[in-house]
Amino acid sequence: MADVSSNPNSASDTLTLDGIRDSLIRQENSIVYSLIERARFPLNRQIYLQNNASIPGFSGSLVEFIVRETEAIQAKAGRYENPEENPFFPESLPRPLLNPHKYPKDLHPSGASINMNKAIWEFYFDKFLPLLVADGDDGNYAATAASDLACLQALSRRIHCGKYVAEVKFRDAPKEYETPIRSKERDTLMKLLTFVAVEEMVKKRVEKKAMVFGQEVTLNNTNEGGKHMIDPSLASRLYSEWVIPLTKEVEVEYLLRRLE
Ligand SMILES: O=C(O)C(=O)C[C@]1(C(=O)O)C=C[C@@H](O)C=C1
Repeated sequence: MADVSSNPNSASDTLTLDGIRDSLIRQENSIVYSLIERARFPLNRQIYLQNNASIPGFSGSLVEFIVRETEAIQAKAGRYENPEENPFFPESLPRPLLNPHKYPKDLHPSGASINMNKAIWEFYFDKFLPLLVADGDDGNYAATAASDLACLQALSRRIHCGKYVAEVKFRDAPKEYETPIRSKERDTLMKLLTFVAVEEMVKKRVEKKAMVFGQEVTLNNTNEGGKHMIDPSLASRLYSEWVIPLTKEVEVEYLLRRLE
């Protein structure tokens, strides 16, 4: 299982709860950095409007165009052969052109195909983005859309790690999980997999990371003005309202399929 250990962001480095939690902690860095990059630009509303870009042969927004086209290129290079990666537009992706890397098969096949990206897309654009960036238009449309894609991919990877968390929780206590899985008791499963103290630590750490990574660094001050590139409390809110609940939803969905 450890043959992807050269990738420090990989959830499947070691299939233990501590190992996966370490991966989730490292992924917080990618998420916070991607938010800081997105916050360099104003909202640039134009890129989210349907057919505003008038791209010949394409119907949709500019952001959708960038995401679809980038995913198609990355699919050719094998990105979605990795079970930790989930495309936003899985329909009609091209096949990989390179020899596939042999990723470890740690996930149960029914659970491996869970894709929560529609919900991620909706909360990110409809709820979260207007809180992250100021309204306005600076014309940097392609760069803005590319930075949205970086945020989406980092969030998606983290949230879908819920599959690995669920797999180790099941392997650690199969007897405890079996009855609620067979009787499809979502609430019981949700209770079993929830660790409130861990969630609190995650939220606090993400807030601190946003504070530290988003400081203005100069040679002769210590950020006394307390100015940050993103609002640290918003990073914590992102986790508490969307990232953690969706990760848990992935875990429940995965467990429900675990005995198929
Ligand atoms: O660490 C776990 O046990 C997880 O399931 C991950 C996570 C999270 O999303 O951060 C989700 C549910 C738990 O209550 C705690 C944390």
